[in-house]
Amino acid sequence: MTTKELVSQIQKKKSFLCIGLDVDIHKIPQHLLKEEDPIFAFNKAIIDATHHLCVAYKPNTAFYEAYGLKGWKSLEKTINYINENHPEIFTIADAKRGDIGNTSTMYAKAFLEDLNFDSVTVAPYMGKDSVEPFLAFNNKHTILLALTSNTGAFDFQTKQVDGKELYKQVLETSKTWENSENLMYVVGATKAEYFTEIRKIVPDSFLLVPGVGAQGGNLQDVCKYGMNEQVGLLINSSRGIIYASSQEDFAQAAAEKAKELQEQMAVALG
Ligand SMILES: O=C(O)c1cc(=O)[nH]c(=O)n1[C@@H]1O[C@H](COP(=O)(O)O)[C@@H](O)[C@H]1O
Repeated sequence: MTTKELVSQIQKKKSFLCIGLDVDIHKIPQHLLKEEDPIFAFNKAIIDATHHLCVAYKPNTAFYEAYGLKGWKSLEKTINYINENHPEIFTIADAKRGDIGNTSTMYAKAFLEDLNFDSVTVAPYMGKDSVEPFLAFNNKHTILLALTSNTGAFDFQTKQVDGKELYKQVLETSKTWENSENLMYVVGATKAEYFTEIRKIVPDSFLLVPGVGAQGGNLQDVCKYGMNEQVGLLINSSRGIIYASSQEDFAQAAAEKAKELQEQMAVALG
């Protein structure tokens, strides 16, 4: 999906909500455990109930890899279900990859070609040659970790390197890489006070913003300091939406939570 198509979906749905499909088998409603593929059954119900309220889904691959081959199969069924039934939805493989060039090429192929996600999250730590293989894919997006939502972000990302915070170096340097127009960046909702500085460096880029809901980030602050002329934000919530209820009404309850966020986004869009 192109960025232009994503922006048009945001305008149409009055939403820049990304729903995180971080499915923990211990947290899903008990009645689903009798299904052949409980994780897919859960995702399908959530997608059916929420697709009109969001513009993106983000399965975090850890929650699928943890169940081995079966988990990988659930991930594949989930992305295929979205691509076949809702091709207008932007998909993010939250895999946080990045390695030496030839290995990154294989990671990129796995997520952007084989599974056919629109984007994949990538760690910048190994530098240019570890990220460029992802950027080489046309009409696909590489979402680079810039300033993450966790407290560990202060261990390295905000430290001064050559007189500038490391996350700023990541933003500035990555802009010089080949096919950098395919970059988006992760900035945690818990770091709202950094958005103004970040927008000075990447005024036009899309930011994937996790950390509202369960991690306590504030949606209004993110919108106030992070939004640009093309909206430029995808705000993710995972647990806050998908585990709204552990009963038979779980999909309906998830839709209600998603609607609450979507309505706040509609206000922010004006
Ligand atoms: O790349 C991410 O999506 C990500 C980056 C970050 O800085 N913080 C962060 O929480 N995430 C992911 O976003 C999701 C947040 O989930 P909830 O806290 O349940 O909404 C998880 O899948 C995290 O792995």
